[in-house]
Amino acid sequence: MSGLALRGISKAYGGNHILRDVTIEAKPGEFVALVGPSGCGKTTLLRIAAGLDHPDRGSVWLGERDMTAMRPSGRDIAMVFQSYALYPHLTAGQNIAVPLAMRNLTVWQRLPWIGSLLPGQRETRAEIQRCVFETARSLKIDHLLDRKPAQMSGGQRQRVALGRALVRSPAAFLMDEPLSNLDASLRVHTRSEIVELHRRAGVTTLYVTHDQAEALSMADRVAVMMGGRLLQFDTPEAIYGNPAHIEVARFIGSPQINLLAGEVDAAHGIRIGGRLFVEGVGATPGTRVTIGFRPEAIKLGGSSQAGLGASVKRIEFLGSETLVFLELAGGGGSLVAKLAPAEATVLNPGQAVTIAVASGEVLVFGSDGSRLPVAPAMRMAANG
Ligand SMILES: Nc1ncnc2c1ncn2[C@@H]1O[C@H](COP(=O)(O)OP(=O)(O)OP(=O)(O)O)[C@@H](O)[C@H]1O
Repeated sequence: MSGLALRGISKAYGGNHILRDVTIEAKPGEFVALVGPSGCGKTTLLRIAAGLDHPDRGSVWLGERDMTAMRPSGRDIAMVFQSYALYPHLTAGQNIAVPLAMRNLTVWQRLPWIGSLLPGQRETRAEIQRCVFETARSLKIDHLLDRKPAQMSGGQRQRVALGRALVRSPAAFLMDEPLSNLDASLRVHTRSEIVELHRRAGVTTLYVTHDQAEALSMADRVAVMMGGRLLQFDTPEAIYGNPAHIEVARFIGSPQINLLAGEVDAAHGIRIGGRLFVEGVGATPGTRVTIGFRPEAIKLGGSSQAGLGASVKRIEFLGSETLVFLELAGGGGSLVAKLAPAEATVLNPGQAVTIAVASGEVLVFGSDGSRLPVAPAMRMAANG
């Protein structure tokens, strides 16, 4: 098993810098998700890993092999595209067989009629059929092998595309938004199938998505990209709970993290609505900062309790959770809290409440978006 490393990759098209010094190293057998908004350079990076594009600077490694100058066909990497890229005139079985036929049959052996007369062709074809059937069975599409792409659903086509990648037993998989053409319920179902497939095959995988939930739920590690830069590369838990940059905090999590503007005071604290919200901030007094806390970190109390004053604007019941949209007193900004439905039953639009944030859940970002240190022991809830 080999790891896949992209080291110091930069790429520009006509003076536009698409990738800026991006380094991502997937360990052998690891599932790495590349996530970021549309246009941040994810596909370009994947195409560079596949050899379909070339970096201006940087290198691509599979294990100990430098593949930067190698053609795509020599890289032992399989790519699954968003569009599936199936041959429309071939059946599912023939589509899956293509990479094996290219690898194991000569040009002459692949010719119709004449090929079947050449020595060894029948045996190789039979072996290819066996591999195709085994792969199709593992993906539960063995009953579809005689159908053409137009006769299959999106989910079925997507599995055929996966089958065509799997059958090669490549050293690494590259997947570019393979689920984006599927409807919501099939996406959720298929993402667990891909994870299961990855667990069984154990092949190093780079998986591109713009869907943060997909990245968090599927990957061992997540690389968050924006504007051609890698902002953070870490476990899903760290990306969510310990974002290194305000853009990571904003992009990851639904609903979005709550963000409030503030300023570090002379005692290294930050006040919101006149109340001390966090202290021990590692920044010079007067620094303008942004405070962040996740919707589930908010605890709501009655209007007589200590905390930031707010009023309930709207309540959205979502089944397993309830979102409560709040307006801070004095026009201090809008927030959203995520509560258990039972906690929210006592709330009504227009009601006055107080907001407290669990100690240790407050993140502070500097004006350049980077995280500022906060002395852990000094952190305070909003009712301080
Ligand atoms: N061959 C090209 N020539 C010029 N610009 C390109 C080329 N390929 C990509 N770009 C530009 O590079 C930027 C990054 O594109 P890329 O497809 O890598 O983004 P992405 O993050 O995968 O986006 P999406 O999620 O929408 O697919 C875009 O602004 C795109 O227009």
